[in-house]
Amino acid sequence: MVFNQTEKQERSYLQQIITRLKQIISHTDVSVKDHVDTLAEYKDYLWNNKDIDPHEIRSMRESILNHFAIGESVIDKRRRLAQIVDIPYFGRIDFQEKSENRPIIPVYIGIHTFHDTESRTTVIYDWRAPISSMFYDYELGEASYQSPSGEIKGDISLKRQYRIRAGKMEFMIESALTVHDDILQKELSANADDKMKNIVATIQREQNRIIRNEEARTLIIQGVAGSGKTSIALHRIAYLLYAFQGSLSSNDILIISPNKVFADYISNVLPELGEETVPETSMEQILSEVLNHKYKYFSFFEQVNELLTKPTPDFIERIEYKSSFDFIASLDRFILYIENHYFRAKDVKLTKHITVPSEFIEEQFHRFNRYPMRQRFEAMTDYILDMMKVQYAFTVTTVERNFLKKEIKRMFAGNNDLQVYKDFFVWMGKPELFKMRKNRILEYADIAPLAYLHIALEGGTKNYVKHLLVDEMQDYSPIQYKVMQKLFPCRKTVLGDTNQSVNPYGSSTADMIQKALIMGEIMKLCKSYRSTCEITEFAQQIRTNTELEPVARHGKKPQVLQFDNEKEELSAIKNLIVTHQASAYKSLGIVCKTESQACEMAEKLQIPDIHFLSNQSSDFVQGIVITSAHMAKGLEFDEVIIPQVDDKNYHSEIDRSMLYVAVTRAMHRLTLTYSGTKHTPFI
Ligand SMILES: Nc1ncnc2c1ncn2[C@@H]1O[C@H](COP(=O)(O)OP(=O)(O)OP(=O)(O)O)[C@@H](O)[C@H]1O
Repeated sequence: MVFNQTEKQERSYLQQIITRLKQIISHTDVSVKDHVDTLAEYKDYLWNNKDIDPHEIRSMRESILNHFAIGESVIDKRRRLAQIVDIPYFGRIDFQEKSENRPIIPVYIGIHTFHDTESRTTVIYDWRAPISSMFYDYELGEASYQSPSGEIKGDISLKRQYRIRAGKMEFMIESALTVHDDILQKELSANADDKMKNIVATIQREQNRIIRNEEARTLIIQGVAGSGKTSIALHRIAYLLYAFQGSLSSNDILIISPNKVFADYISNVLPELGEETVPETSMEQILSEVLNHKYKYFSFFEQVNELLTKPTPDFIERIEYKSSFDFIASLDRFILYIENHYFRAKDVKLTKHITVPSEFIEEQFHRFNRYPMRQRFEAMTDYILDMMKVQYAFTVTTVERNFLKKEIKRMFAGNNDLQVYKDFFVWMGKPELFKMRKNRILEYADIAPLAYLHIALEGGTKNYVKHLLVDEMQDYSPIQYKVMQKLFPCRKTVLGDTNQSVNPYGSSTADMIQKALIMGEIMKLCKSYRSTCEITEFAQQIRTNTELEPVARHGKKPQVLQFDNEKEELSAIKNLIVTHQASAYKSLGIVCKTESQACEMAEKLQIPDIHFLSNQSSDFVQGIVITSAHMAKGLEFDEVIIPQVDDKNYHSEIDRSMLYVAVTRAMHRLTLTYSGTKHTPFI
């Protein structure tokens, strides 16, 4: 007999589970209060009895810590239960193991495990549990999963999906499929009214393979626009935190994200999955820290902006060269050259009678070659003085020791990063490839190689990071990956889409990243979930990707509207905004090519509810947003308007990238406008 066979039975079972969950939550409330009261009593006791003996204090201290730890775990349990009370589960499989006399067990799957200690049953399985993997991987019939004791084979006899909201079952679907299309369609047709959401209920098989990949030390995910890369990467983090509990915690992970708005946009996913948020940083922050915040430099955003507005051939050449593997090879050769030529030893007269000979000092520089060059001086000084002690029974004073160390440091000609970096271009015979801007501002393309040199000279590995997640991988150059590899020699998940590069002269493909990191398994995501077929088809005109497969979801065809002049275009955009406001859509992105165009447009539109997102913004905002394509990258909107798509505004390859990014932000509706006679040749 099937457990909870009918929908009626399922509905009543759901209420039963919710009642039980609420009961346990109220028990935990009592338990938390008990712990808090006990801790307060201890505090009072300690406060009122100043003369208690040390033994008693020690034992009380242990009890306090114990109560505190138990209290924390009860709070944590309460938090998890409170999180699942609204949506206890979303799926179910009935599984029977192949071995003899095994019963069919109904496996209800939700965001967290719920083990009822009273009935000693696991009522709900965490979506990350090994057994739950079958929900995503198999249809009805034979199935298997990996348990800690090996592969478990069996048979799935029933598969159900539920849509439960606020404790009420909206509907349930019984299906043979992995994830039923109707449920996926419903999720995808929903409006984007908030930050990124979790997708546990509808993870697709190919996405599940990426989430649960535990083998790859470096996983490189190349996925088309809207294929769920960012979502999947965050679910992967939640999965790894579950699978490696005890050895991996949220604080061991670091996300490199393109900007603060994006970081804010994705910040809800991990908490929704019951995990704590993970530290986040940017490439610029990392490089700046390596260089001790010593230099002023143009940001990546400024580099892209210059390429969009006033690119010069030599600027492009500098960026292109610094993004090549040839450049990395030269830099490595130069580091070897520094090793062999930058340390020029001299005799050091330590006292009236004792001089340390230059040959001896030189020898020590090479003896300690396992250390980065600038870290050797301390070890060399100690070694030299130890040897003198052994040979001449001579002990030095601190002053003499410091003097020797200072002298050794002075013998090294590579103590100034920037000077060494400039020397490099002279050494290569290409001094023209280094250009400092007005007020000693460095170009963005110079920051990563400068940091690479700094690490070679001074070290700086950050071993506290155990997993690094890099989003928008295409926008980082090979030398930036080299720096990442040196700083974070840990496991990595790297994801992006070559077609969405805003850095065409310094971008990286999955193969280049694999080469720069010297390893990496590449996995592809080809199905696009974000946009309707019509929008995806339109985007394909701008950049064709033969591997792309749209999810069958239909909507209105994108519109390209022509106007006689700017004024008419502006008034049409205003009308489109009014139409949007009257529609059921929740978000609208007006995406311009550059930030200054977006800023100008926001001023001209003069509509009170529009939020202008600049590269300095830090919060994701809902509603109507006006921004540049660069800032819109990674975000999505129900509706997108792209103004000024005339042939002058969008004509170069970098313009094409910007247009592609802008178009692929739209989920349901897309309109492009221009004034003048010709629209861009890209559409
Ligand atoms: N299995 C899924 N079920 C439901 N929604 C999904 C699924 N996979 C992806 N999506 C949705 O598709 C949209 C795009 O996801 P996401 O932003 O992670 O894609 P991306 O590949 O990082 O996009 P891009 O590179 O274009 O910024 C999101 O709304 C996400 O919720």
